Amino acid sequence: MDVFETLLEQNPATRTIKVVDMHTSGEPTRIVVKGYPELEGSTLLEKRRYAREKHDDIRQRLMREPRGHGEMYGAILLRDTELTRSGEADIGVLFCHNEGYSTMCGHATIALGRFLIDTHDLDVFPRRNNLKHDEETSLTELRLHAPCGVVHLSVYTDDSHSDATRLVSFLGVPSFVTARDLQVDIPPAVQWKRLRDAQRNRVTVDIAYGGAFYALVSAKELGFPAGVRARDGATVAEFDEATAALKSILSPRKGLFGHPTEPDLEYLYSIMVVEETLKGELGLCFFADQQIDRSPCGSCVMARVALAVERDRLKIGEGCEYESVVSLLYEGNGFRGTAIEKTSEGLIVKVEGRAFYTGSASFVVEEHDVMPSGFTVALPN
Ligand SMILES: O=C(O)[C@H]1NCC[C@@H]1O
Repeated sequence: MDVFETLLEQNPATRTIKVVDMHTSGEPTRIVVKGYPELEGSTLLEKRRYAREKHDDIRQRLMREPRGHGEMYGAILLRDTELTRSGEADIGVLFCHNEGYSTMCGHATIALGRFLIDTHDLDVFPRRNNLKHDEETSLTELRLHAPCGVVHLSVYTDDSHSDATRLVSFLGVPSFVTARDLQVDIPPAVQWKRLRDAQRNRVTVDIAYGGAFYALVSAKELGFPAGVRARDGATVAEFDEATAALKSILSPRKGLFGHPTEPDLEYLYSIMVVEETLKGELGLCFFADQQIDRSPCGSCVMARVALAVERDRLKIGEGCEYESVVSLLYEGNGFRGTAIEKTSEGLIVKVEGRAFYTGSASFVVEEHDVMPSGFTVALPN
């Protein structure tokens, strides 16, 4: 028995939460595997509300220092949802981040694709053995019930384990555009330096949904003509200031974030600063409370492909390479987004990427710990 196990035995008040950590293009996913309490509610969205109201201390503990960090991302597995019960999904998930619980996450979905194939612990994934596997293609199909709906994954599987050398792909929920070339006036009180320097007070944005709502804006529009890659002396903090200001102006405009069926999905999740590259598109994604996505952001890839199809830049069957400022540094580490099919509810987009394991951990809070929910520190730049 190691020191940690002895400690747990001596201190029964300590609740252990077990996690498996992965990264997708550099963006972390902390998969909560054991120890999370059962959530009340008959639907996944009711459970999401219950998690927010009753167990947010656990999210904070796992996402924030000293057990996590300001850019941590989480996935809480739900074995029982209305769609696992009806047979439409194999397992459910809640996604979480520095501020709360998101409605969709592409990078975590890609990580879960591998993890859920690899786990053979039926307490973790009771329907693991019911998954459809095609011997000819070596693909295993997995239906993940996310807050935005069911996401269909395909994972290369070798001797019942995921194949780390192959891309994981998923088909997302229908994606659509709610505003194109929207002119947004920026009031003087929230104008940022680069916008003032450019003597502008208006920016043009597009709003699109890919399981969550994104505002897509070019760096140039924000007053950064060199873009997110070259930046030409502009700091990430300046992009942070500009995107936070833009989000504060757009968020109250509820009409831009209308979802056909689900009010819980109707909010602006992120501002994605985009730039075209020779091979495709680059993006710097600020989401939740100004967290920066290290990955190209899978749900935003869905939104961007929907926009590209509407603009006639992509046709059905065509795809594009999407990079983040991190993934760009590593060959073959970005995402590919492909327009698959138009439906009456929106465009079905396929997203492909790669995820890797980074470790596992057991987290506890001792009875006398003075900071059980962890903390965040805003350090000066
Ligand atoms: O890949 C994605 O969709 C996510 N990554 C972090 C922010 C988004 O939810």
